[in-house]
Amino acid sequence: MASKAPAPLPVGARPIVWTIAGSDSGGGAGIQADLATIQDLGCHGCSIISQITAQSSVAVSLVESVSDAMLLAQLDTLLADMPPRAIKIGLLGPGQVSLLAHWLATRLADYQARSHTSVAVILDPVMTASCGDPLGTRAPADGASFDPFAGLLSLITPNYAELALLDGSQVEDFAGFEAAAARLAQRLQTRVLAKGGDVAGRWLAQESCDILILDEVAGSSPLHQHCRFSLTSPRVATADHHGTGCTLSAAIASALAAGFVLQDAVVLAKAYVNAGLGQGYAPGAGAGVLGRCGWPQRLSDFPRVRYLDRDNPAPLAFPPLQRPIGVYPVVDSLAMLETLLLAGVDTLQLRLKTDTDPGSDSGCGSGSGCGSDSGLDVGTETGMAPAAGAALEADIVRAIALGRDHQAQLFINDHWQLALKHGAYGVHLGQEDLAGADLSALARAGVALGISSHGYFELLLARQLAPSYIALGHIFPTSTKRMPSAPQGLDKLRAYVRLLEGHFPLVAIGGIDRHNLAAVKATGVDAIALVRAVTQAESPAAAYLALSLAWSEAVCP
Ligand SMILES: Cc1ncc(COP(=O)(O)OP(=O)(O)O)c(N)n1
Ligand SMILES: Cc1ncsc1CCOP(=O)(O)O
Ligand SMILES: [Mg+2]
Repeated sequence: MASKAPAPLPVGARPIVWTIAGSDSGGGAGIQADLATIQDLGCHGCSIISQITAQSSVAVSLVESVSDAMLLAQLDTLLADMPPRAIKIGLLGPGQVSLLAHWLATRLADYQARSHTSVAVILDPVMTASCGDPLGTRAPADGASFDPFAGLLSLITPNYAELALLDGSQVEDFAGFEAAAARLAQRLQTRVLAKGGDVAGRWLAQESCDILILDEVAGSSPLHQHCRFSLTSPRVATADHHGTGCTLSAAIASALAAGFVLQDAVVLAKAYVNAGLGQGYAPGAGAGVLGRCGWPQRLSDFPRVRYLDRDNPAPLAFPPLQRPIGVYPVVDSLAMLETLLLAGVDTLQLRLKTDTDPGSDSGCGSGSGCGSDSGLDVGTETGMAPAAGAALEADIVRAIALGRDHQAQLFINDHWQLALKHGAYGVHLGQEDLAGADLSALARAGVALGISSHGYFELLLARQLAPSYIALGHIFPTSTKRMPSAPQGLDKLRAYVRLLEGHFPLVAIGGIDRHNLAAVKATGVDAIALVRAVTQAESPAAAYLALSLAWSEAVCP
């Protein structure tokens, strides 16, 4: 384990997570592993027992189903008083699949419509125990077994063996693994996390590589929806892996219940499992069980993320910042830039949006996807300054010259070609901007790079590029920019800081002002980027100086 003290969980009141699964009398998998995971990740676990297994670390001697009446009674009793934010489904008997699918399609759907909530449902298609014994004739055992769940799931998490069984094919290599996962996604109309932990020896020995197939994921960047990723970690050499799949799916459900989007929940759950595998122990003669290490906060436990359906950037390194940032104004005019430089600002950003920019602010304030709570009309929000062509280039040339004259760390937002052409100190790019940018050229030219992120998954993508800083946002609601994601809030910011501190300078952005500045600093973040708090002040220079003073006086524990 890392030497850091346990991180406070980025979860407020304990969200309720249900596990519908089998009891493992040995305590390492099934309901028992799920409840331990849910509890460890700051949620409250409720259990609906589907099957009772007489199981140790070496054998499964008997499996019995609960009656249909008992299964339904557990579901209905809980729904009336302790409705879930997320549900994990594990071991089911064949007859229980259609019973549960019907319950999800009727009772749970009705609850969701009445309460205007959305309940994530994660299916771990358990078929055998990790000692190798089949779970009696009680576990579904062929490709069609889970078809009643089509259209009802948020995610299915088969391992290699389960995927091959569900697909009815011989999966021989990574391409075959990906193709089978895609077919399953199609067939069950869901997202798939195909786990490669059990492929060892077939195509990967040193690493464990999972495939994540996504369709729409509300609350995440359009760039990270409807696409495929691989998630790779070094293989943890241990025999203590009983309950790994249960733990992973319960951890995903817990992270979703805690308000993370699916991509974040998956990488977080993988980190939780990797940490647990490193701390396993063996209470019996057979495979041991995972340790429980709390909220993941060690970067090396998180997987490497790669796009499977688009190019991945080559490994790069960008120059470190020359000075710590502190308060980082983001401005939309040369006049404001000059004013602030004269006031002594030493790190700032020129953010000129054109109407055609991807991610332009146009439309923010009236669209449902906007993080705004201001209700501003199109064109009246702050941070917009249409600029184009020659005028844009002239502004950037002038800004770079001003920045250089004042020896400032000036970042040019978005317009990386012009920044590169005219020798800017730095460039700031969002995740969407990265896809079209020549990052190698920027790195070769020694241009500093800042990258935006909106959660764990994007943090991992950002850190793989070894940037000069990583921005974390948006922390609070903002009317400056249309955001596809929800505000992260201080608890999540604290968790991101715990993960990345010491690796990269971290900049918080979004809705930060003099009222919340001290609370932001208390998370341990290195710097704050501000638009309105500076640019809309009566005197931007005075506002900057006051904010800088407040920042330096605020306490960072
Ligand atoms: C410091 C800092 N953080 C985040 C952003 C946002 O960049 P991006 O996501 O590309 O959005 P736009 O600013 O381009 O609309 C930023 N500019 N600066
Ligand atoms: C550009 C950007 N990226 C994430 S939030 C944001 C806007 C922050 O503006 P403000 O400081 O006015 O909330
Ligand atoms: Mg951008």
